[in-house]
Amino acid sequence: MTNLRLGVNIDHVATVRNARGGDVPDPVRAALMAQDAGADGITAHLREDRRHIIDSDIERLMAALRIPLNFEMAATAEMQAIALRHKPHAVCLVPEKREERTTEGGLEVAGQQSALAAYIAPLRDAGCRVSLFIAADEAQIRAAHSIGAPVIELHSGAYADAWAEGDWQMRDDELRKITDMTAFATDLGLEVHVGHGLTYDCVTPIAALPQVAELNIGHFLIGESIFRGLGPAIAEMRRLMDAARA
Ligand SMILES: CC(=O)[C@@H](O)[C@H](O)COP(=O)(O)O
Ligand SMILES: NCC(=O)COP(=O)(O)O
Repeated sequence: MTNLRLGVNIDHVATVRNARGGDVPDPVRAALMAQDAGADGITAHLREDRRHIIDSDIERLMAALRIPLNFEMAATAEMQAIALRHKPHAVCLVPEKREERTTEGGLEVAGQQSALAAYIAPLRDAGCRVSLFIAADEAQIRAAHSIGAPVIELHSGAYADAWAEGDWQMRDDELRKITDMTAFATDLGLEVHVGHGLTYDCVTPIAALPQVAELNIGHFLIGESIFRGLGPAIAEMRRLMDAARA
């Protein structure tokens, strides 16, 4: 086992539940199974439109988990109040567009440093580890550092899409950006996480980056669990991550 942490995102268990209303499948049950299967943390994104995770899921996750919860949210007053009520281990600020299918880009930290510094101050005071979900871009990383965020999560969506589409030039370009910006951010003293769209096919080069502390992976693992079961799907991801670091 390496020191690279695996955060399992259980949002899309809630997507399936919400397709029919009611209580099943239960994302909290999935989170507990992920915990038993060796996840180092659970990630849940309470979107403003509550399309998957809902408020009571966060409440139940906080009560049930013994591993850390990484609470993803938009930088709004409503979400700040929810985070301050629950005080999860980590709060990751994510940009949201109501009409998007998934998180399309990174948070624009450059240009709104003072507003974001004021926004994260009470979260930090409450003991939450604040993380910013950003593009692998030097200006955004400098801005994240300047406002005192201890952690960034680099958006790997374009890298993962390039793999899926077989666009090797784009894959290599995106991997180069993540590699360079991971080193740059680490030199500034930031802890670096990577996430979005990661799969068995594309995880290895990211997991091999020695400074990356955590990967957050959801959609693929929840889909794969239909075929293998959630525990074995997570175990295979863990195996690939460990092999990349061996
Ligand atoms: C920030 C991030 O990458 C995840 O929270 C992801 O956004 C969850 O899935 P959806 O984008 O489908 O809500
Ligand atoms: N922050 C990224 C995340 O939690 C998982 O994203 P995905 O694997 O569901 O695309």
